Amino acid sequence: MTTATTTPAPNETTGTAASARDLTRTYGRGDGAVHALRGVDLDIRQGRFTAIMGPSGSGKSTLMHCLAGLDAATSGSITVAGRDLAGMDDTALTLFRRQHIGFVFQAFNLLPMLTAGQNILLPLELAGRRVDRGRYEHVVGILGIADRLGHLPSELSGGQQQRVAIARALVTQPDIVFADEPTGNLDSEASAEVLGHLRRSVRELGMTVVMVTHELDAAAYADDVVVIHDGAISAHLTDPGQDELVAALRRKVVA
Ligand SMILES: Nc1ncnc2c1ncn2[C@@H]1O[C@H](COP(=O)(O)OP(=O)(O)OP(=O)(O)O)[C@@H](O)[C@H]1O
Repeated sequence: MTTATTTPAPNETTGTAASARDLTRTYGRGDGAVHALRGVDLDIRQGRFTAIMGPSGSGKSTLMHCLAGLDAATSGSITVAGRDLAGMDDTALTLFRRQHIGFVFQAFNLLPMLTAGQNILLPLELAGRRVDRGRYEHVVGILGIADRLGHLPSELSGGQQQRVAIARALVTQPDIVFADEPTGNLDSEASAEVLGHLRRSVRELGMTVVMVTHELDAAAYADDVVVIHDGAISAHLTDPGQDELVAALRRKVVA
């Protein structure tokens, strides 16, 4: 939104980090079938912070899960980091996610017996990848958690735990980070902090972040906002003002 993004991203490119073409996802069959996605065409731009918004049940999570290779499309195609997900079996998808995608969840999902620093490094260890100390220190600096790394999650506030979870998602240098209601468990002050740090990671690390959110305040941090109604995209806005966004959320798809 205009107030939140007056400076263009230095890393801004016209590349596409992820795209969907005529994407459908139907749950169940026959009379009971639920058409969660009905022919979605979408390009997620590289080096941008994109929010996905829409009413409850509109298909936000389904869209994100399909783009992230966590749920299979019923038809249509999905390309992430230049690779077609449809051609991959479960093993290939798991490896692809580990190498190319970062995840941030509403519930943080940190391991309670590991320190913040150990939680951040865990994905690299699991993948048998070398730790790039420069990257690690840069990421924890941007997330503002350099002095919290020796603490257990239980010794951190909710906002700090989510910042650790974001650092864990960023340290592997993924092509795209998916954040599912990342501020859903946080009060407004902690939410603002977390969103500010997410935006910094886009600006200063060149990350591509896609966030599902219900909150207008959260979408205000995004560069692009995708609005979904009844399983179809009704608007894809660049830097929308609050009024434009509210109008788009009220409006349904004009078929
Ligand atoms: N596993 C499933 N089986 C059957 N129906 C499902 C399943 N998952 C989602 N749905 C249905 O698909 C539609 C889209 O759901 P989805 O969770 O993507 O919406 P959403 O916009 O993320 O909702 P919310 O904001 O409430 O989380 C809904 O009608 C939902 O009930």
